[in-house]
Amino acid sequence: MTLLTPDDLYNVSRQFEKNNDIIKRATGQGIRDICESVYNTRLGNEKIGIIPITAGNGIIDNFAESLFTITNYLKLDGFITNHTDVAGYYEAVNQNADILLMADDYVFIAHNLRNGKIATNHVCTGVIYAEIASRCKYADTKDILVIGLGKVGYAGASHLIRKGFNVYAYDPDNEALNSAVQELGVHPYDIHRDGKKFCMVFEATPNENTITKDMISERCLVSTPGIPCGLSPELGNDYDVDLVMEPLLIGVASMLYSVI
Ligand SMILES: NC(=O)C1=CN([C@@H]2O[C@H](COP(=O)(O)OP(=O)(O)OC[C@H]3O[C@@H](n4cnc5c(N)ncnc54)[C@H](O)[C@@H]3O)[C@@H](O)[C@H]2O)C=CC1
Ligand SMILES: NCCC[C@@H](N)C(=O)NCCCC[C@H](N)C(=O)O
Repeated sequence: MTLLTPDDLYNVSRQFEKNNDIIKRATGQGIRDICESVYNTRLGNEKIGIIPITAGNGIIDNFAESLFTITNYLKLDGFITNHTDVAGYYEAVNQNADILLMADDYVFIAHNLRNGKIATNHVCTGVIYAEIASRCKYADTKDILVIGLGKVGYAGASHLIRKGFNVYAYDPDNEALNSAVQELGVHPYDIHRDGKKFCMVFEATPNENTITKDMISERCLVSTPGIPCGLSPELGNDYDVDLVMEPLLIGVASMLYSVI
């Protein structure tokens, strides 16, 4: 389980704003509009209780504060509980929170106490980053490349299949790839055989340099939550790639819209 570090969250609001500008340039819409159209929901001024959790590796510096940042950006009524864990849960409910945000080392959830909806960060991150990749305004095809079919990548590939995209996917884990082929109907992508280049790429791996020059066309859109980034700065510059990559808040925005 790859955990966030405080360094990942350095200046996270600036990272979010910068990526939102890139998303607008590459797709024509900002993250709010895209979340609204994916989930067909609109945010009001819901009260968001952010509960620090000490389980496992414990509290990550700036994690709760970063979540507070996104609630402000989305004009929601966010607060971080003074207490952690169960005491924090009790405090949030007593403060009339509508939605709770909390994460241990394995699962990060948004739970709407009013309508019962619950969502995980893995699925919501996969859906929103795949959606962003699929909205590349320069694309004249429905072909899209998915790199990495783990918890995030599989969710994103599933979303793209539901939207009718031709999903080509690669993962060195044969079990993960075969599951996606059999369950979702993705096309297994073999870089050495296919020679196909893509203008839309969704990458969800914890490794660098997973995207090579043989995979992408000029002016492509690479949308990746992966940490570290799978696209090297050199390749990104050489191919004039629009890169959407941010450590937390795009996925959290997706979580919040998904439970309204
Ligand atoms: N930015 C954000 O908001 C979020 C970022 N993440 C990050 O997204 C990444 C993926 O997360 P998970 O899906 O939970 O991880 P996971 O471990 O469940 O899946 C990763 C998948 O990538 C595959 N992979 C590794 N190297 C590859 C390569 N060279 N080419 C193709 N596939 C390769 C693995 O075989 C595995 O199936 C992690 O770096 C995680 O930290 C996760 C959630 C939110
Ligand atoms: N990018 C979103 C996915 C984050 C996930 N890879 C992670 O680090 N999860 C651990 C979060 C632990 C939070 C901690 N319990 C706290 O409450 O501060």
